[in-house]
Formats: sequence, structure tokens, C-alpha cells
Amino acid sequence: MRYISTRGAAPTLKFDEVLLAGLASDGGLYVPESWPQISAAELRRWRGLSYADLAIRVMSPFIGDTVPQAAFERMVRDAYATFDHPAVVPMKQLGERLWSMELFHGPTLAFKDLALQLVGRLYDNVLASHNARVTIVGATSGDTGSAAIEACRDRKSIEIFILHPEGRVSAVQRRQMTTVPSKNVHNLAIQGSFDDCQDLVKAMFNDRPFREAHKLGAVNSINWARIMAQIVYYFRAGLELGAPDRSLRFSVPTGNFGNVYAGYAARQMGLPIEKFIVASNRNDILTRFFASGRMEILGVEPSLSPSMDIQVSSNLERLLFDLYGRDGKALAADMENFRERKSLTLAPERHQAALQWFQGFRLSDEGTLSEIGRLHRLTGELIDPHSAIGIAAAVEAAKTGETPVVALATAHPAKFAEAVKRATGVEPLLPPHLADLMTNPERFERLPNDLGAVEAHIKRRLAEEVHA
Ligand SMILES: Cc1ncc(COP(=O)(O)O)c(C=O)c1O
Ligand SMILES: N[C@@H](CCOP(=O)(O)O)C(=O)O
Repeated sequence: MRYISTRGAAPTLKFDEVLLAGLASDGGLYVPESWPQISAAELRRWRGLSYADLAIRVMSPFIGDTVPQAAFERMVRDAYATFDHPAVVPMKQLGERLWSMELFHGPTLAFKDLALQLVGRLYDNVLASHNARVTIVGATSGDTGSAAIEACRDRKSIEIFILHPEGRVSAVQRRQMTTVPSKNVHNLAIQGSFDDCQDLVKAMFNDRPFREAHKLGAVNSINWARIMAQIVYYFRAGLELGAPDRSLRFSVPTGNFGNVYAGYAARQMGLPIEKFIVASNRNDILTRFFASGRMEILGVEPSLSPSMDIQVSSNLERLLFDLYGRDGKALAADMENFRERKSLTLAPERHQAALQWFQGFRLSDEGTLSEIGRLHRLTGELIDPHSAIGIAAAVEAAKTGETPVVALATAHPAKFAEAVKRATGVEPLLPPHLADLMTNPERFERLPNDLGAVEAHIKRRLAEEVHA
């Protein structure tokens, strides 16, 4: 398997190289040159596999011979052994055609663990075989940061710098990052939004001398390895609900478009998925995009689902690449324009093609609270505000059509205890392994939204590590 950039001008790479590269050198994102095809007969043979065994089968074609098979299988088993539920991603039936899949049973209580527990191990293995070190720079609106830190802390070949928007993540999310005492972990609170943090990360990758001098690596979903690992649970849901003999729909709480793009990848590989419902909060650029074919950046407004307070959804570029018939040059020109003019209008035939598979949905904070309250009254379950948006969208979708709808539950309710308590009167508790989270000392640096200041800070810290 080889990987090509969505902007058509970066070298074609193998999996291990893509893992280390993160963003492509032309500013694009790596995608597989072609999609591995899983036949219906093969899918039937996958029914009943454990999560780890399924993960090995789904991901092996993407990795090829770049990681020794025995080591890869060991990493997968170790990664999913860190989850506290035997099913790893348990499903619950919520209605006649309605299911939720819980993706938050990993160590940091959000769906990011499903990819990052594996990506941390892959980094270690590939860095050792290349005799290399990496400086990870990542942006977070709250969940990627802690999952990446948990996956990379104390690893000898990795320094990790995570940028979060100051004051715009929940207290639990912040503390999950800033209370980790490991020396290779560095938290930067940026005076800006998540989009600013993500722009800073991309700008560091596009600063070639800085990127090369410090061997930058990515843990955000711009890194193909993140998407690859997230494809697996779509297959798990499909197989549990009767694929390949029955199709299904997914409702996905969306911000950076990485999660739902992983579902699209599963569909391209042969899983019968009829539709993706892209569920957003008030930061609704994607809802407006699917409704009109026009993508327009407005300001980001804080909401009760802060991890989805995003306007520039990086992974949409991967979908656009296919909608543009994989014409990297044309897409590169339009993406440049989009960054300058803050708007992009799809040609009508491309918009129609997108609507075959995707539909948008938006929910206000009031709607989110009311969905958390409704589900609690009905089932006794507590859900977090991000999952609530996905479930509310799925409830709407299940009113029409025959195919089951699976809503992805992306975070544990205790990460957003304040909102959940406001909606239900019940405060969700953190699991025992995080019992001292709210009292442990924090460690982070405040920095302006300024590339020079952030790069200078990283250089200084790395130099201190060398001399320590
Ligand atoms: C809890 C939660 N739900 C949903 C999302 C949105 O996922 P994506 O960015 O992959 O679209 C995020 C952030 O990524 C998140 O942390
Ligand atoms: N919601 C995310 C934002 C970053 O998304 P990623 O999937 O690209 O890492 C977060 O919680 O940090």
C-alpha cells in the first residue's frame, strides 16, 4: 500500500513513512492510493472476531510489510487490553432502529484512545527501526491532547507538545493533560481557539527548516494512522448489525471530520453504509456546507460540547479529494483560495455526490441539554454533550427509512460533568483511576497565538532536554 497527498505534489510514501511524516510536504493530507476491498464472504468470516482480531484484519492491508506482522499484532492486542470493557466498544440498543456505540472505555475516556493507544506503540516501533526521534506537535480542543499524552508519555524517542485553547476545554480535559508529570510532556495554553492551535501546528509543519531540525510528528487526525485505526469500529458495528447482508447508517458528532471520514473509508472498503449523519453544535460550518455546497468560515463560538468547537475541519480535504476525482492540483488551488477568502463553493455535481453519502445536522446548547435530560429520564443513562448531539441526530434519522442508525458516543459523561449535572441533576463520577485528577498539581505554559513565540518556546524546551 502506498499513500498519496491530497494536493498532488508531495512524494508517494509507504505506511511507516506516512506515520512519521504527519502532514504531507505540499500541505496536503495523505490518503491510500487505492482502497483495499473486503468481499462479502470475507466480511461474513469476520463475524464473531474479538475487537483486536478484527482490528488486525482491517488494518493489515494499510500497513503492508512496513511493520513486522508479529510485532503489529502484539501492539494491537496491547492497545485494546488497556480498555476497561471486554467488548472494547460496546453497543446499546436505544430504540427500534436506534443504537449507540460507546467509544469511551479507554484510559482517557474519549474515542481518541481507540487510535492513539495504537499510534503511540506504532511510533515507538517505527522510530526504533529507523533509529530516530520525533517531536510531536498536536492541537487539541480537549480530547486528542490527553489521549496523545497518555499514549506517548515516558517514551524515550518522543517529546510531545500539545497546544490547547486556553479556557476553552473542560476542567477535567485540561487536568488530564496538565497533571501528567512525565518530563517528555509539554502543555501549551494558547490564547485563541482550537482553529488557531490547529493553524499553528500546520504552520510548524509548513516551516520546513523547523520541521526538519526538530523532526516533527503529528498525533492529530491529519496523520493517516489515526484514521486507519478509527475505521475498525465501523466494521465492528456493521458486523454486529448484520453486515454485509444488512446496511446501516451512522450518526457521528463531528468537529475535525476525522471520525466520520474513517467511516467513509470503511464504506469505500465495502462495508454497506447507506448514510453518514454529520452532527454539529452551533459551530455549524459542515451543516451549512452539506445544505448549500458552500463552505464559509464564521467565528468559533464556545459551546457545551467544546471538543467540537471547530470551524476548519481538516479531514474534509480528504473527502474533497475524492469529490474532485482525486485531482490534487485543482484541490490545492481551491484550498489555497479557501484559506484566503474563507469560503469555497463546490461545483453542483460534487455537492450532489457528497449528498449521496452525507447529511448535516445541528443542535443548539439548549437542544443538547434537553437530549441529555430526555435520555436520562427514559433509560437512566448519563451521556456527554458530544454524544448527545449524535444521539439526537440519530433519533431524527431513525424516524425515516428502514436501516438501523448507530450513534457514536464519543466521550464519557464525567469529562463534562457540569453540563450533565445541569441537564439531569446527577453528577457523573470519574472512574477510580482518575480519582485524584482534580487535586493533582498542574503544569503548563501560557503562550500567545503567535507562530514565532510557539516555535521559540519549543526550541528552548528541546534544548533544555538535551542539556538536562
Ligand atoms: C468527544 C468528541 N466528540 C466528537 C469530536 C469530533 O470528532 P472529529 O474531530 O473526528 O470530527 C471530538 C473531537 O475530535 C471529541 O473530542
Ligand atoms: N476534538 C479534537 C480536535 C482535534 O481533532 P483530531 O481528531 O484531529 O485530533 C480534540 O479533542 O482535540
